[in-house]
Amino acid sequence: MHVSHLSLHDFRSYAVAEVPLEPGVTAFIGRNGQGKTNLVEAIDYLSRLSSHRVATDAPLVRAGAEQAVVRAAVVRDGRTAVLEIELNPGKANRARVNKSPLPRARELVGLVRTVVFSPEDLTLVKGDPSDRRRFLDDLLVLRAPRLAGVRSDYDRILRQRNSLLKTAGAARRGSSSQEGALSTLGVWDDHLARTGAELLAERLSLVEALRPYVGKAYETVARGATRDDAEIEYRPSCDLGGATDREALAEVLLAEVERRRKDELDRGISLVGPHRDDLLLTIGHGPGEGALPVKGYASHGESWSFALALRLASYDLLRADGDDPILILDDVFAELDTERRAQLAELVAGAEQVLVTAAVADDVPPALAGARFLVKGGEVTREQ
Ligand SMILES: Nc1ncnc2c1ncn2[C@@H]1O[C@H](COP(=O)(O)OP(=O)(O)OP(=O)(O)O)[C@@H](O)[C@H]1O
Repeated sequence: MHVSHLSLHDFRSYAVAEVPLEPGVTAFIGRNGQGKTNLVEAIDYLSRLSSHRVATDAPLVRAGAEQAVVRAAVVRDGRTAVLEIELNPGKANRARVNKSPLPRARELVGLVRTVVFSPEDLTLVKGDPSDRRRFLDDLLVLRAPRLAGVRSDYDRILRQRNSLLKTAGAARRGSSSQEGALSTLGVWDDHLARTGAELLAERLSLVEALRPYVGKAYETVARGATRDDAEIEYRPSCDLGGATDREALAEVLLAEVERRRKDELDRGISLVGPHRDDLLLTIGHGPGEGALPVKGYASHGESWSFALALRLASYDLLRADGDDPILILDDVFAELDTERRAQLAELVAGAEQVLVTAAVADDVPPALAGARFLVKGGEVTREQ
């Protein structure tokens, strides 16, 4: 798939931008802060309805404006669809496909698919478990858009259950009756276990599917590494006893919730479920050396290689599903030495559409020659 036209209204620094695009490689070149990332961020937003840079929508709307609109013509198998999202911070966002409103904005997710490489990717390796959970869940939803619903249901259940735990815990401490709160809690235990098990089962099978691609990608981007050097492993918040299907996982979660009832009431938060899980990343250092967690042990270069490998693996997996996602390389080349730049460029050059941002034209490897736009003071001008 590829985007053939991008329109922005009051998105980030742009009052208006109209950018015609082509398949193949397109580079956006310009000095810092000129608006290069804002362009590719807009396309990524359409794909996931979230940004790789901020957690809320407000910063995406141009300062002083009330709403932003991102519109893109997306070509897939020779057919064009115009996708549009209207961002209304504090209110519901609205989505349209070929001008027809969608009942819910999240139905837009997955109609355009992107894989973004950016300097923020280092948080996949060095950041909190929540960064790695988001990585897995974003990929899940891109592969199966219906899971956006499961994900948001789970978040809602968690919020409700946490507030109930707080009420019941406070009642217990104040020795007032907590019977009502506890019986309602039983209902939410069940919701948490069932929806949590669905998310968990999907994540477990995603990690299995991704694992071989991660090893292969790490071998390509880390000098001297083999495909056995990089491993990923799902780390659940409790012992799953080998369960992998939804029914069995729901039973495990429910039993664990009951076992930890007192703890949860004391702390007023849900301590069991996929929101407490992590993705363990390890690298080996040759035969007999054993594997070490990347976080806390790996060098800066190894950490970068692992982060790149996770993105490349996602791209390969989406491609294996039969669809070529749009690749976005946001400011990554400045972080890599010449050899790795060339390696990465070679790996991605064959994608249907590659969008690159760089402050300096020379940072873009020759293998990624293609269309070029200059971005300066909010003006986007085609150069070649
Ligand atoms: N909501 C907003 N309203 C107005 N301007 C904004 C908004 N959000 C970001 N900006 C401006 O957009 C500019 C940043 O644009 P962008 O991140 O695309 O830069 P860039 O060209 O990619 O730079 P770099 O090379 O440093 O990454 C900054 O000047 C910032 O102040």
